Amino acid sequence: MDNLSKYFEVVDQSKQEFIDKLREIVAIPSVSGDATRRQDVIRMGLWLKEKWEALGAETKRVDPGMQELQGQTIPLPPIILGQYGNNPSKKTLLVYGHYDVQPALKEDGWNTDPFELVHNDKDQLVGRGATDDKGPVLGWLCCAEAFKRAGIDFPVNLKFCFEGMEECGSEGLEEVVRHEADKWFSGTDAVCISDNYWLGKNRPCLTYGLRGVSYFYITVEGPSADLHSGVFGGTVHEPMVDLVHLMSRLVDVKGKILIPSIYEKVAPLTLAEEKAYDGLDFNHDDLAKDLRSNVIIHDSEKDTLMHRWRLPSLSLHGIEGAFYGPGEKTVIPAKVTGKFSIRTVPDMDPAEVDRLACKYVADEFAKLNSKNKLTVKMVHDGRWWYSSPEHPNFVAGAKAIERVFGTSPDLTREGGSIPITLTFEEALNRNVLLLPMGASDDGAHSVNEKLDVRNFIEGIKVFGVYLEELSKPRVPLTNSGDQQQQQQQQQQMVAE
Ligand SMILES: NCC(=O)N[C@@H](Cc1c[nH]cn1)C(=O)O
Ligand SMILES: [Zn+2]
Ligand SMILES: [Zn+2]
Repeated sequence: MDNLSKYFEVVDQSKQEFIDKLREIVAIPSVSGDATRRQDVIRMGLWLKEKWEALGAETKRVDPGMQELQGQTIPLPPIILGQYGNNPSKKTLLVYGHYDVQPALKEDGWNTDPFELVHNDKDQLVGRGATDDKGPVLGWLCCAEAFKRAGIDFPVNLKFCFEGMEECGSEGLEEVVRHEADKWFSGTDAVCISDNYWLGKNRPCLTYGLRGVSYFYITVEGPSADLHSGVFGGTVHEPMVDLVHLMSRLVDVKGKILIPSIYEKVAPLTLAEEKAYDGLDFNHDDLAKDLRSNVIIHDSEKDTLMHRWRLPSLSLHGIEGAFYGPGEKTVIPAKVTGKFSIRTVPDMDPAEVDRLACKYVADEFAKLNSKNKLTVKMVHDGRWWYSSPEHPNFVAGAKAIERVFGTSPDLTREGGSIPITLTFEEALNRNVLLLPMGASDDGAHSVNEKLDVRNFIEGIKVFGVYLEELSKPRVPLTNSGDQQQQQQQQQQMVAE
């Protein structure tokens, strides 16, 4: 039996134990956007640190500072850095993931407690963070554990960087990555991030692009306290009326952004790029099934993907301070904050997007002649990322998928954002591969988030084969050296 077959056998034998580990960490409600959960986020980071140390990794906890959140000053969660193996004759891979999760309440529409993992009769693991991003982060630990148990030498030196603020704009991380580039991260040959999803449910993919995200708050405030609408309705400028008007002026019902000049810098479509939309595991019927409703705007799959991958979008997220409880409270809220975000694409400039959006909201508000006060601000912006899927790092990922799933992967871009991706690429001057574990219907950020057992267990196998592939002495992974020679070597490797 070859090494990888032995590794697969151990992963299969450890299935229940790995699922139980996921259960243990889903039960830690590490919601980074909720100040009352900050101790849980920290606890989750320390869980990872302890488990990797138990396996023999060297780790370092970096505390990036304090944060103002919901009227409190609280510590930012620790960034957990690690080094598993330090053999100069091996290649070094850096993996990144996040251990924080989006908020989740049973009342949002979950069928079960979001922080209690349920292994259901469809062989799905349901719970907040199962796919985004606790399953994949745990996957790397399970991978190292399975190699150890199988008695196989770990193929590479593994460095890791796990953060607890990704769902809130990765506050504090960029500075740490740049600072550690020639310290903790020195010697890195390639980077891998597992924090996105397959395009469909059948064929795995490798991802070479992400949209950026700029997040905005619009606050409108008037009276010093909430008012009785019978006494004051019709006699005062209502903050909620102003805000709803402003929010309705941001995007039309077909998804077109109404901010002037916002599309100006979007990169033109090339013929080569257009070909990338053909032959993918993606169709509207399946998408409508995932949505459990046919609310798709566009007529063709290509159009839908272009609006997800290469065009900006603007979404309205919610209104803080608005009445949303059951019953018929007749209140005029005194202060409301509307939240929206813009997904950005090549070649948009986030600073320009921020300026255009804030100016437009202020101009629209001025037209209202309202006596309320407006504040509009960008609270975080993460940059888009676009790479080439021809690098040997991607070839190694493709070979791993072929071995485990018996099919070559789709090459995709992603509509979501992982703001730190571009920072890793720039600061380390290394190729970054996005190697997703979850499927298109996992419901990340939504209710009843899940990860299929198949994706979890086979995903751990993919990680192992990918490491084996990287370790082969065929092609240098680094960006340094003669570019032409490297391209020739890459082409030769693709042909192999
Ligand atoms: N799995 C990646 C992901 O969900 N990223 C978030 C990042 C983000 C930025 N601001 C708030 N969240 C995303 O929404 O794309
Ligand atoms: Zn994520
Ligand atoms: Zn997320």
